[in-house]
Amino acid sequence: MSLFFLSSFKKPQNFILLHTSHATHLSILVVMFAASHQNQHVFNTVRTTSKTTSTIRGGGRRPPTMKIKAAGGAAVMDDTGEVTIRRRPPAGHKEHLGMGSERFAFKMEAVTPEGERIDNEENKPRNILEEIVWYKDYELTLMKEKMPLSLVRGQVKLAPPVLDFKQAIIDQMEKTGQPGLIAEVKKASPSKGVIQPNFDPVKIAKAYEEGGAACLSVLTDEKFFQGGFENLKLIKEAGVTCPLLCKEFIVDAYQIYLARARGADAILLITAVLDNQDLKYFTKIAHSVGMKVLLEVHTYGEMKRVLSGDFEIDLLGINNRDLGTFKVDLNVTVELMATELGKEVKERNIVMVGESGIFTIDDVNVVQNAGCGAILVGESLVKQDTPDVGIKKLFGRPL
Ligand SMILES: O=C(O)c1ccccc1NCC(=O)[C@H](O)[C@H](O)COP(=O)(O)O
Repeated sequence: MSLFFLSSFKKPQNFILLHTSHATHLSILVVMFAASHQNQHVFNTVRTTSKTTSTIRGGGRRPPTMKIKAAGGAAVMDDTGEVTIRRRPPAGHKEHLGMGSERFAFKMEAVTPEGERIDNEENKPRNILEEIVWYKDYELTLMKEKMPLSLVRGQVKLAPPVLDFKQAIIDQMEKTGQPGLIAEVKKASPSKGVIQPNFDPVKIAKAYEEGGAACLSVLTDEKFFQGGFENLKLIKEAGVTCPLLCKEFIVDAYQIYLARARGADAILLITAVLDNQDLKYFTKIAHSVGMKVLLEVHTYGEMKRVLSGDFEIDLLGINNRDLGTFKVDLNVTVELMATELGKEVKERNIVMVGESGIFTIDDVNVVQNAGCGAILVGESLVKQDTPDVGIKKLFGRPL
């Protein structure tokens, strides 16, 4: 995992100083930007929007006691709701063939006609979410070359029937009186590294089903989470009957069709990355192939924005993890649900999902009391050798 940018991020004024003293370099950057911009049109066979931006989001760490204090902080209560994740590196992608193990890199450096390497601050991701999204852009161009969209859409027709992801959660909620469980098949993460070294996606999925999970979330990102779209297929083919969420960083309609083709019943859309126009468009595509959408927010502004969007919301997740800083705080859910937006989702009967950082029965109770009808749990279950037993411990009883 490359976390290089966390330590190397410098102030924007440094960037200006560096480049105003190198007039020729500026023109190199302009040419590189123009070239990458042109490429984007060639790469995208389906609509991919080019939105820019999500605030680097904050949030304090919850103390071990269950007393809920106002720890979410100003960043979580930020009400702009803007997308601040830039969709692509401004100066494009670059393949460093033969330069170490990393074949891929953003154009972190520019080279002058004299062969001098200069720092390219503009082309460094601001946070991990931006790095993931930038890599997706690159990865998608390769995927489309290997397997064009027309082929994937053909595979969608042969995919197993879609299961009702939302209904499975509602059914469990009604049966148990506790939040419906979405258990995550997750090998590794950018924040924790490898979580389960003996990772066997089918074995884990079966144990989750055995333990009573309503639905499963399957991480499909390869580079940062060591997952894969193939895991969806393997789990389906092994006869697991829990509906499956494709846990992917979706920036392109191609990924939605691929998710369905590999057997997913729902997809995740991240509000920090997508504006309302994208959310509407991607929701429509997911629904057109029968899948539900788990829409994810982290701040007040994002929640406000999606609630005012003119698209249907199947399930609304509040991620307690700040995807920019990795900080996890259950108060994010508690505080957002205590606002008038929390009242609105209750009035609109929207199924709320508390995501990340859920380790104990007390944690389950905190998000349930805040108003969540479901929880999404990864690390605390997947790291156990017997995840089915882990579910019983988490809920304080067998499901
Ligand atoms: O898990 C991460 O480190 C991470 C980093 C950057 C973007 C997304 C990330 N995780 C995705 C998730 O939100 C979680 O996998 C999911 O909510 C389960 O969280 P947990 O129970 O804390 O494993």
